[in-house]
Amino acid sequence: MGLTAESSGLNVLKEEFNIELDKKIPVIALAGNPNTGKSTVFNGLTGLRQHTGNWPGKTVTRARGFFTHKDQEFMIVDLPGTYSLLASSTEERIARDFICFARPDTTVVVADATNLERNLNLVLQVTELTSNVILCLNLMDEARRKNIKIDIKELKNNLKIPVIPTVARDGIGLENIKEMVYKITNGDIKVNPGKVKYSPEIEEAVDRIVPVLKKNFGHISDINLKWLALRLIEGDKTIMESIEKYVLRSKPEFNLSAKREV
Ligand SMILES: Nc1nc2c(ncn2[C@@H]2O[C@H](COP(=O)(O)OP(=O)(O)OP(=O)(O)O)[C@@H](O)[C@H]2O)c(=O)[nH]1
Ligand SMILES: [Mg+2]
Repeated sequence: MGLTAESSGLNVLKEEFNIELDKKIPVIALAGNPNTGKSTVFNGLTGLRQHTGNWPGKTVTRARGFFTHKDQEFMIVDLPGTYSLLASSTEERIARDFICFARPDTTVVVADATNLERNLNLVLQVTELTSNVILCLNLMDEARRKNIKIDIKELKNNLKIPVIPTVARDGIGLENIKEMVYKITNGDIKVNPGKVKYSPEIEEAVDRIVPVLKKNFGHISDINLKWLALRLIEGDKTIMESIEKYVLRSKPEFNLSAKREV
């Protein structure tokens, strides 16, 4: 029998991220640029005390905690802050691999409302990789103080994902995050984010690569093939290493060294 999405996701959680799942409960990832309040959101949701402070790069490991909403328990993972998912640093690779291979049920991207343009870069990269994404627009108090006005409705319409304004330090908006996570994981709300459109040359190359990837990977993993094709066009070698590590390694017929011995 092929490796199911669920079993490979759980293996990754257990082996690589040292996260034990006793029972099947939804997994929520917290991603975002450094210093946007991810750990503050994490602490507010779980009641834990992940280290927070006013400098970037505080969260270097993957802290995990739990929260319950309407009798449903969720596991939440606080990822290190990253500006992108292009895997050019350890933090970026951890965040990318977690979203790509552990396949959280929903990813909450925490963004700094006072620096929206820079933060949206990561939001678009996450929505390119996975559909169940919520944008948590944090530091709304700071935005207000700086007289920055954000048209939340317009932002929602453009990104086609739920956008929730928060002041995590004061716990404002966190109930709305819980409710949205609950609705998405239960299937009450379906998220279908807008997709980035590339130049015709790139889209054409993607169209040629995707069928080849489908033939080779389609039956063993539900990794997003358009996203994978884009990484290959970019010449990103780390994604193939990660595929070997998380997906192929657990499939004996893909064990290249075993094949050579035959
Ligand atoms: N004014 C204001 N400050 C906030 C808010 N949320 C968090 N902070 C503060 O912002 C700083 C950074 O918060 P963290 O939760 O540590 O940020 P982080 O995203 O986990 O940071 P890294 O782990 O380094 O990526 C802390 O001093 C928080 O108290 C908010 O909504 N408003
Ligand atoms: Mg943190």
